Amino acid sequence: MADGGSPLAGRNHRAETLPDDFDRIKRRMALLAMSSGAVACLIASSLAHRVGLPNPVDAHVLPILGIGLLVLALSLWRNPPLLPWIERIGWGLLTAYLLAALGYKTLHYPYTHTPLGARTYWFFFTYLLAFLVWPPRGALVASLGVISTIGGLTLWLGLKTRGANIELLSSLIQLIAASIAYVFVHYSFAQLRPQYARMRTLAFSDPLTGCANRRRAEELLALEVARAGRYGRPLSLILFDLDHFKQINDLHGHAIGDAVLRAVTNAVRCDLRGLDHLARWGGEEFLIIAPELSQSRASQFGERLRKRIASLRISGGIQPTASFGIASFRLGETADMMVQRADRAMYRAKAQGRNRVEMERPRTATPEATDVATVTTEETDEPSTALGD
Ligand SMILES: Nc1nc2c(ncn2[C@@H]2O[C@H](COP(=O)(O)OP(=O)(O)OP(=O)(O)O)[C@@H](O)[C@H]2O)c(=O)[nH]1
Repeated sequence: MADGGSPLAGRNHRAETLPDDFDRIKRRMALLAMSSGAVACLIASSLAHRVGLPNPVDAHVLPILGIGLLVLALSLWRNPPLLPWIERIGWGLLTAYLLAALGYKTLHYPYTHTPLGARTYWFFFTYLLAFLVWPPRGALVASLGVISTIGGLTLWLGLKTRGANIELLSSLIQLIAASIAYVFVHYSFAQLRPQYARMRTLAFSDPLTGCANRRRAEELLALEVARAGRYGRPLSLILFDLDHFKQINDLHGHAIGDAVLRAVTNAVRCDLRGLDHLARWGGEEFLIIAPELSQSRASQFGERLRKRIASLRISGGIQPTASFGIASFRLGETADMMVQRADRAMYRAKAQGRNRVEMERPRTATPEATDVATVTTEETDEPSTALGD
């Protein structure tokens, strides 16, 4: 059921379910990261105890960090909706530990040049995490908060030693410069990403109906045909064209014609499966790419859609109908060949009175038979008299 927002989706509620999927993945990742982080912290702190503690921060803060991450992982496991708070608290704990370790080194050994150490690499991890945890602006503020704290330490060191410990000062300044560069590049990408997604949606969707446009449909079709051919899976195309649509425009105006197109696509979406792709193939012509749908099921499906459209009542007494052509994949054929067969079936439906479903004749048909065969369609929904026939 293709959604209005995403031209790529089959479900009309997929736009709402996508964030849920994303949150589920995020939750799993957070659980994995926090529990493994907790184990790593506890192992590191016990190793530090064994080898003689080089840094009291590791002795006291690292176990707290480990236990904190463990508690957060358990809380997240028990209460998944707490994810946004838990990941922010986790970020805060990790950042506090890194700043404490850096602060200890700077404040306690202002005149000694000890390398900043491998722990500083983890600052870049916290900047990255910030962009996963907060929206871009929040992540920028959080990251700049960390950088400012390092800047404060550097300033304090410079003033206290009057610039005597140039090696340590220069290491800290390098860390600040690299952090700023990293955070701003990330921020720029985070800002660009939604624009890119929007451009992609615009490039691949039909602005009137929100369905995939023809360009996208051709891409999807090529992929699905390749997949069906490679794995020998069923694939059906359902092509439908609104009947006497010109008359709707002529009688009721173009704006109402647009409303009919929207109403029809919304109605059709309700019946689609998550796998299906609905695309606007031409003016009032639509294509459904239905993977894993056999010929017989496609004919039932087409019939259901036909009835669905015929049951619509749109303002001004408009009762649209559509003619359907169905083609199912045959091994070795191309996407174009399939579309042509669906197209011929659809024109046959038009020729045979409209508001009906036609599909290709099975392959076993005699050569003199036409390539499409009528599927019995009960004319349960009368074509609109307003439109004539
Ligand atoms: N309102 C509106 N009309 C459109 C749009 N795109 C195409 N059309 C109109 O759709 C009509 C299609 O007319 P025809 O090709 O003659 O087909 P028809 O009247 O539906 O007749 P049959 O297909 O033979 O049943 C034309 O008048 C187009 O202007 C659109 O986006 N909005």
